[in-house]
Amino acid sequence: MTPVLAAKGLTKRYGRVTALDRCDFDLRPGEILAVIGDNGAGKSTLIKALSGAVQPDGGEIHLNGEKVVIPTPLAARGHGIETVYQTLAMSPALSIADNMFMGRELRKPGIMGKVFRKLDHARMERIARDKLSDLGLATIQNISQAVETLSGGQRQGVAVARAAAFGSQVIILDEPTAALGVKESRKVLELIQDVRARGIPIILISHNMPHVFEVADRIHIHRLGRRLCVIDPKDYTMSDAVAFMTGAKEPPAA
Ligand SMILES: Nc1ncnc2c1ncn2[C@@H]1O[C@H](COP(=O)(O)OP(=O)(O)OP(=O)(O)O)[C@@H](O)[C@H]1O
Repeated sequence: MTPVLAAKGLTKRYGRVTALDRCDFDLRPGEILAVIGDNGAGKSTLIKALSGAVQPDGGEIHLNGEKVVIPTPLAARGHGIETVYQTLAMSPALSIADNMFMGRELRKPGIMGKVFRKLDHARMERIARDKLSDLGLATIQNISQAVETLSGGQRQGVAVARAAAFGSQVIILDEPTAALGVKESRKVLELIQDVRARGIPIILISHNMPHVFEVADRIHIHRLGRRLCVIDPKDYTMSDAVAFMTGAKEPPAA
């Protein structure tokens, strides 16, 4: 099975610190792959390299079996790789619809000779509403309300829906439940599984072991800048995973 997204020997140094050390990685079609590891293990650097936010010093990235270079986050988006960082990258004062279309705004047809075409708010609102209800987020009724009026979980929902809405091939989620309460986390976990059910594979960075074990199909354990092993959550306990992560227990063969 050709991985949707893979890395071979990915290396990234920050001065004397080797944040990624010949790291291998693979994401299979339709799966939720969790990436776990101790603080400073290099998880963020891995997703930044996969999403064009940092340039690796060595190694290769492959998308559907083809070698790709991802020089910028915009290039990553062009390849269908969408990343939802903890900060969510939303403009709180703008509406849900405007946030969903940020960077891919729709404009009205130009009148002859007019260079600047007006934004087509009505069309963006209609499509945004459809996309949200498609993902079971119809409870967010008022698409023109400002994002700052939403709860943390709803904001996360809009950010995930935005990532899933426009033909993405891979979604990377950085700690999507870290700032949420129990109920809101549950909704976001359901949403993540809905996105998987649509065939979009997900990379989930999380420190929350119960959440990881609940939704992940496989778990990539990261240690000292590289992939230590990949485990099936059905075969191991959370304590096993933590013990592998911290070096307290010998990991299974890679
Ligand atoms: N911009 C940077 N400049 C210098 N060093 C960096 C930079 N970003 C990360 N590092 C270092 O690279 C290493 C890996 O960091 P990274 O943030 O990727 O780890 P992480 O596993 O995501 O950690 P955490 O779980 O704490 O977020 C750490 O030693 C960190 O201090």
